[in-house]
Amino acid sequence: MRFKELIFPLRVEEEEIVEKFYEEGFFNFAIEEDEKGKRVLKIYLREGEPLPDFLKDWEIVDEKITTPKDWIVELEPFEIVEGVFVDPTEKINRRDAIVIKLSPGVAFGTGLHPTTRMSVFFLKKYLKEGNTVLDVGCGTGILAIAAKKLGASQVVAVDVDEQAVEVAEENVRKNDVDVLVKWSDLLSEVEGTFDIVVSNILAEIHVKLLEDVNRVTHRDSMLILSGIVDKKEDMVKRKASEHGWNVLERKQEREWVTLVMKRS
Ligand SMILES: C[S@@+](CC[C@H](N)C(=O)[O-])C[C@H]1O[C@@H](n2cnc3c(N)ncnc32)[C@H](O)[C@@H]1O
Repeated sequence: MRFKELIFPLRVEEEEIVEKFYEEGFFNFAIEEDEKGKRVLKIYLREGEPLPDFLKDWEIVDEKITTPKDWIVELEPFEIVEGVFVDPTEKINRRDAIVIKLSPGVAFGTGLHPTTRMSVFFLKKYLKEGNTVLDVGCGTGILAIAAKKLGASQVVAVDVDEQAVEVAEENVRKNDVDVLVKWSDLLSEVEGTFDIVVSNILAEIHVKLLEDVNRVTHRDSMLILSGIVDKKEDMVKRKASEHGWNVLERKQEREWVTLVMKRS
């Protein structure tokens, strides 16, 4: 999938940008340093997709057609964590491993990003046969499909992006697994309680998720929160602790942190 990449100088605080994108329901963006060490905002638009309103007056420093690097799906299957393979070719057939067939789609979640890999790592480590799992911000559905193949009894996957919901549904069909995929803004459409809630979004969004997560969990549930930039880890931990959650384990790759939490 090709996107139009637009680059803007970063004029406001990163938190403010994330908040604005969140309000507009726009998630295909990155904040990076350019070659001179200046912070820039990169956004990715699908064909025909309009520019988010608040960026209309911003100066564009560069524009090109691209495939964002974290979304490129390898043509070869790869082992995301030990014993779990992601197979975009749909050709591998192994009885000794878990294989997730994954179509290249427009949604985030190819398995190449460290935040996805760490989420699968913790699902593999903590998921027990028969657990119920909720995947919030499912993207391609990779975590939900992994959870089901790791032995979950019931899996619900939600995303606020309609196209992600479609891609996840297609991947669920390809893998022939029983996963319910639905549109939901965080937990707005979620009912019931789950043994594990896994979510790979952003620190700011986890803070919102934590406001409501006790409604869909029980005293022994586990939370796996990924996509947290290290400098925002404390913000997430503080909010989690206000709602009774303590960190059981953490893992970090580059600046990305994943937290596993249980209630005290
Ligand atoms: C970083 S991707 C994660 C995809 C996949 N779960 C993975 O781990 O690779 C984050 C996903 O969260 C979704 N998202 C962002 N805000 C959301 C919200 N408020 N409610 C539900 N999904 C949301 C985005 O649309 C995107 O698909």
